[in-house]
Amino acid sequence: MPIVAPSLLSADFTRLADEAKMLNTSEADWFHLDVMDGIFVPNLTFGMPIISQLRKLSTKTFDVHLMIVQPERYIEEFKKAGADILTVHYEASTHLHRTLHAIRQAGMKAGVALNPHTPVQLLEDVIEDIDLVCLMSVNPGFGGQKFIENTYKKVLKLVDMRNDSQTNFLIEIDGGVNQLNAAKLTDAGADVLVAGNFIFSSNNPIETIKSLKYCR
Ligand SMILES: O=C(CO)[C@H](O)[C@H](O)COP(=O)(O)O
Repeated sequence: MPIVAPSLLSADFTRLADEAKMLNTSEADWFHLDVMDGIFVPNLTFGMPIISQLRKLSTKTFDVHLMIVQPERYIEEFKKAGADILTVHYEASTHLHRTLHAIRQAGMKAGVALNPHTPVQLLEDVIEDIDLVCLMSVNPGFGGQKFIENTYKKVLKLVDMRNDSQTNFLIEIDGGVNQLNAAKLTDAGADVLVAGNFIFSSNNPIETIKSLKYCR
């Protein structure tokens, strides 16, 4: 059964507290929180102040995905805001090894996100320093985009890398996840399904979350 992480990028920001309460009563495992800086990706979202306010409303795991340049600048701040998992982009991190160690040192799980064009093999030399690999299955920046089919192959390769290295990082899929691909992704080896638009634009988000949770 996958871990389900609704992405609040697609939530109604005028009713964030209600959306958080809804997720608390649902079978969602995590909150997925997308931080965008308008430089790494062509969009802006929110940062520490919103996350720390949400932190007061939920005890679920906060999975914070930084789509920002030089993410190492804010590690301590996101810890203080309430992040449990802090994911940085491979493409935005000049000193990835140092950044992953700093995230763990700060008391969080360390994640690395890969854009659709970035090969998973590039993680080989930091594989033991990673708690989660987030495979972007859309080009990051916006919710509601179409799932990129090549992601399945990347999941299979990552599963092989995980077996070969005898590590146990989680494989997360982010972008365009829905009822058409959830089971196939889980079968391929994905552990975490992030979904924004599919959940928040549905008539019954609680049931939609359940459909992902029990897709297998
Ligand atoms: O990181 C993201 C965008 O960069 C979002 O988390 C992702 O796109 C999920 O949204 P959706 O399920 O609507 O595709």
